[in-house]
Amino acid sequence: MKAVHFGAGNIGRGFIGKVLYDNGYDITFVDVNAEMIDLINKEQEYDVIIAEEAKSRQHVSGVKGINSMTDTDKLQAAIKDADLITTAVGVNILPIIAKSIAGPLSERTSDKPVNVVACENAIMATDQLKQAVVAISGELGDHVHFPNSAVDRIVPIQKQDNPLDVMVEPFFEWVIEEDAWAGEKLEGVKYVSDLHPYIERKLLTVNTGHAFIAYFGSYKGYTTVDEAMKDAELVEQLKAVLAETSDYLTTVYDFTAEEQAAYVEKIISRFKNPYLSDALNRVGRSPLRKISPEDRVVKPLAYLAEEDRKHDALVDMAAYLLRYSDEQDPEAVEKNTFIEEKGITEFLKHYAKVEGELAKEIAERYNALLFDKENN
Ligand SMILES: NC(=O)c1ccc[n+]([C@@H]2O[C@H](COP(=O)([O-])OP(=O)(O)OC[C@H]3O[C@@H](n4cnc5c(N)ncnc54)[C@H](O)[C@@H]3O)[C@@H](O)[C@H]2O)c1
Ligand SMILES: O=P(O)(O)OC[C@@H](O)[C@@H](O)[C@H](O)[C@H](O)CO
Repeated sequence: MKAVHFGAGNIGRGFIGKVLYDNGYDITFVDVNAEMIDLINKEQEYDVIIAEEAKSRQHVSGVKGINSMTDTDKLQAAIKDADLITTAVGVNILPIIAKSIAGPLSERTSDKPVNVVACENAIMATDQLKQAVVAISGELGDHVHFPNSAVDRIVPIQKQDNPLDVMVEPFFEWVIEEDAWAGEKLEGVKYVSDLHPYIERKLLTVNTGHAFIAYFGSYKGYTTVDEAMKDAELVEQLKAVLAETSDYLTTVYDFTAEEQAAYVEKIISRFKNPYLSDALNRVGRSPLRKISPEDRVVKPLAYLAEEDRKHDALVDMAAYLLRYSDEQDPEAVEKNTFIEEKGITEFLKHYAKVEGELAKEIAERYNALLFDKENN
């Protein structure tokens, strides 16, 4: 079985590549990073290091690489021949991936089914990829399958001696839509009939929690998650944020309050992993994506505000996000330039699709933070 995986980055090598290797797939990583692809083709193997006391190593071998900027013929041939195509590139890059795969996918014949799975932090990311592909190729036959998925494993920015090796947390969860999947299922993956509760629970607990740590932690002057998690006030407020997303999740889906409380507790313990040093500027990256209406802040916040339920911790979180700066992150720079030129109300309307009373609440908190900072 042949897999083509777009994005030879942290989650690509540290999670998706490992699961596919364990399932006996021949793996070809596709990336725009020439250095990474050259190294993959040279070494053809790497280690996944588990972030726990023993730092055990799991070997992945027989991997190949394709540079999507220069090896376009090779890439087309690989897409025509693959049994499985996965991505972990960032949800905003999916329209670019669609351009590479639409042509060869439309040339595939009905006797050769293929699964195409986006492994990104967004609700129903594969649907977004499918839409972009179909817009180019027209409808594809029933042999091209597009299951949505949810992926969970914390993989920080790497500082290994061998740049192919990747340190990951011990925990992992990959959930895939069962009905859309064709053929033999992957071991180590959970298949479910309805993905919505799983992807929303993951995004609105793990990723909302992470983003809160990034934005409030940066505001307090921390630089890594483990450092920020030693601050009792931050952990207290993190729990308040997750109590609000838990209210959303247990109202909209069938999770019981006890189940969700156990899930939150597990995630807080993952954030405290002392063997994993995760930078706040990774966890807080792309604040424009993170403040968008269907993402980890505004989706639960808009619902709770609309239903007149407690939402002040998420309002605080939005204000910390708006105060966040990172000169190396183009989205953080764009955010701050827009706010400076047009103000908070216009920013929230344009990027978060938030207006009216809720926008007023967020702006008030933002202005109070600004006042605190300027007077201390
Ligand atoms: N790191 C994590 O903890 C984690 C966990 C779950 C999900 N995710 C999600 O996985 C995705 C990737 O995250 P990551 O942390 O691995 O990021 P990363 O930056 O480590 O990896 C992304 C890779 O995609 C490559 N890329 C960019 N544009 C490309 C293109 N047009 N074609 C091919 N490759 C391209 C980059 O060069 C990079 O190697 C994101 O959607 C993220 O939200 C990350
Ligand atoms: O990848 P992002 O930018 O959507 O979010 C940053 C982190 O929260 C994220 O990468 C987590 O580490 C991951 O989602 C854990 O499964």
